Amino acid sequence: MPLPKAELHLHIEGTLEPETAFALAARNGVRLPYADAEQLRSAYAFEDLQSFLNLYYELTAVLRTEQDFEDLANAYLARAAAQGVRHAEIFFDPQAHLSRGVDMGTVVEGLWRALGRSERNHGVSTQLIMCFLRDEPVERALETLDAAKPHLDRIVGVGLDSAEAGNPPAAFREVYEAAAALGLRRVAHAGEEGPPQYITEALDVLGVERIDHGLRCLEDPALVERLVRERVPLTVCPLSNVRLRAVDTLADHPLPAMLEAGLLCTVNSDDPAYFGGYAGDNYHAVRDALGLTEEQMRELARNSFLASFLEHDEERRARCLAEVEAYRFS
Ligand SMILES: Nc1ncnc2[nH]cnc12
Ligand SMILES: [Zn+2]
Repeated sequence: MPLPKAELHLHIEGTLEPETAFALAARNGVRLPYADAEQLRSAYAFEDLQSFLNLYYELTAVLRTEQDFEDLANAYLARAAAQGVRHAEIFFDPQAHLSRGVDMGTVVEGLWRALGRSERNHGVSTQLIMCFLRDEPVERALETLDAAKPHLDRIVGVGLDSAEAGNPPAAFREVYEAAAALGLRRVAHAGEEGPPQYITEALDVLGVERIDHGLRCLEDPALVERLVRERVPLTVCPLSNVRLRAVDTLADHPLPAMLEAGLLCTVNSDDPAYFGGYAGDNYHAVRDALGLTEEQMRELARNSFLASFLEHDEERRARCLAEVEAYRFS
């Protein structure tokens, strides 16, 4: 039985496996510039975040109908459940779809057809977080928030993703203020490729409650001290960091140092179809490569539920935390 965990950093578009991409392309009459799934998979050798994002956005072309989004989410939830995920907070990138003529309702309601039944069908509770693309102007983000207004009963929060370097969080102050006024939770990618200053800006200007990635905080000891003191969760994605070359190898990953510093780290898969593994695979990989102790593994799982937005269901959080404490490693 796998260690129970919450997944807090997962882009649903990043769960599109090559075989599914081809199946959806055939269903929707979309031509992909790859001969087959195998050739597509061989394109998954990335130099950096941008080289990954180019392929990630290209493949969204196969997602067109509510059924496509439902099928994508169901496939993820089945895999996540099999790897011990009890709760998933799922990112989606509406701007990647709106710009192709796929409307907000198709995306959100399609995803909801899977998410709304997930606890019953997969034993996984879910929440949806809408991300703004930071390499597009804030006006697009404001339009996106507007388009989401009829669907806010499905959406728990907002995030900020896409190409980080040169796109600081402060540019999105207005849309984060508007999101907060609507009662939405706030997170942002920061310190993946961008400098520690972006983490500080995300906290101080956008008012985020969690930092996605946050790896580069280690370059600024005063920032580390603040993150520890304020118990700011970091959603770390180890296999992603290797594939996007934030670290050379998994054995070089700073996760042990981050835990030792007292940071509230969690382990997540980011874009598992592209980076070689789902949540449980990431847990196994860090345990093997970094020699984490059972107590450190338990701490990561505990942190995932503590850092989750389960405030509406404290009973579930308590049950999951109890399962973590009772877990026997084999
Ligand atoms: N790791 C990541 N960083 C930034 N934007 C993303 N979009 C999907 N995955 C991402
Ligand atoms: Zn991400």
